[in-house]
Amino acid sequence: MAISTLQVTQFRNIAQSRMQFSSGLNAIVGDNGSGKTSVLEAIYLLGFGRSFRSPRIRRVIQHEQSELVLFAQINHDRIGLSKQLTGETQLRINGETVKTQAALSKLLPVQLIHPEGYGIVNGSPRYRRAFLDWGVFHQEQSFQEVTHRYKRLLKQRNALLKRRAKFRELQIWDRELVIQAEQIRAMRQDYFAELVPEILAITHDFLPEYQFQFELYDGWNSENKLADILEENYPRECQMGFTLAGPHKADIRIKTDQGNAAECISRGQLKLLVCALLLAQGQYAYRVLSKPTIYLIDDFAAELDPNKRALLAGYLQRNNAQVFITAIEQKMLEGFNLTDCHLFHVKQGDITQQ
Ligand SMILES: Nc1ncnc2c1ncn2[C@@H]1O[C@H](COP(=O)(O)OP(=O)(O)OP(=O)(O)O)[C@@H](O)[C@H]1O
Repeated sequence: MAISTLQVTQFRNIAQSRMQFSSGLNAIVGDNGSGKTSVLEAIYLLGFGRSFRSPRIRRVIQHEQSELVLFAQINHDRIGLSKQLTGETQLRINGETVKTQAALSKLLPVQLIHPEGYGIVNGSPRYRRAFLDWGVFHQEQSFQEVTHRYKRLLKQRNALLKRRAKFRELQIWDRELVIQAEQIRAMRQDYFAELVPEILAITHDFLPEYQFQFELYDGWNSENKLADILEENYPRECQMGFTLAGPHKADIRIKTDQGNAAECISRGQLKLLVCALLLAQGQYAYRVLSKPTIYLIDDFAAELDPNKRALLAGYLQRNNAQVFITAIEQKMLEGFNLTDCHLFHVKQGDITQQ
């Protein structure tokens, strides 16, 4: 998977731009505030249906405009997305309207390396679930549907808890909820077991000073049946108005020989650990599914010494991955193999290819 062209209209400070990308490395260079990150954000929006910088689309649509439009050519598919100030979204694949973002996401396996994404290590469990589910989503055809069903049932259950419904009423939904929960657990466990050796191999190269451990918590104590836990938790859940156990509470626990990773590693090490996690997913997707990943890296050089930069650059340029990096100066690209690199200069939202 590689994006060959991207057309951006009324996106942040980019009024209109058409870029032709390399299937390998793409470097986006420019001063602060010129619009480099906006290029990454546009690709991310196509891949995830949302921005990584703002939950409010009106911040992303160019000032005084009412919509943004993006088109990308990915191998043989042309995908399009438009978002209006009114909140309306339109998605297209090869001219046909599609209803769900998942259809676009399948075509665009995007991974973002940006301080906003460091939550995978030091943020709430929600970030780690999103990380895990990215991989399961690309691996398991049915995962999207099962999680969708689970979320719907959970919403219904929480609504019942809020109005303090009798446990008998909940039980009708719980049977189905437990079936979906078990399926999610099995898919996550299978994927995680395959992924951990890949992560350990990369952390061994990036951060040899630590012994890492990665443990998956399913969202409930696996020694007990979820149905029993739901019954046991009922009085407390009724008071709180939401469900306390289930796949929506899953987490990955990241430990080093010195304790919880988030509490003992430095800022540069944090970046390397996040990179190791995302690279492992990309490596796995390529090895098992033959799906190359698209990496978006904001301010590649920040926080890394030259050796680590070269190491990271080497990993990024493996497995047929397409890489987009931003940098303030071209000299910050040191460490990358620049053969076939497409270089873009950004100045106040104007993008020119060198
Ligand atoms: N909705 C919008 N409409 C027009 N311009 C916007 C909008 N939102 C942000 N901007 C401007 O667009 C630019 C976007 O900058 P962006 O964050 O992409 O820059 P950057 O080159 O990555 O900067 P840095 O190197 O500082 O991270 C900023 O100058 C910002 O003021």
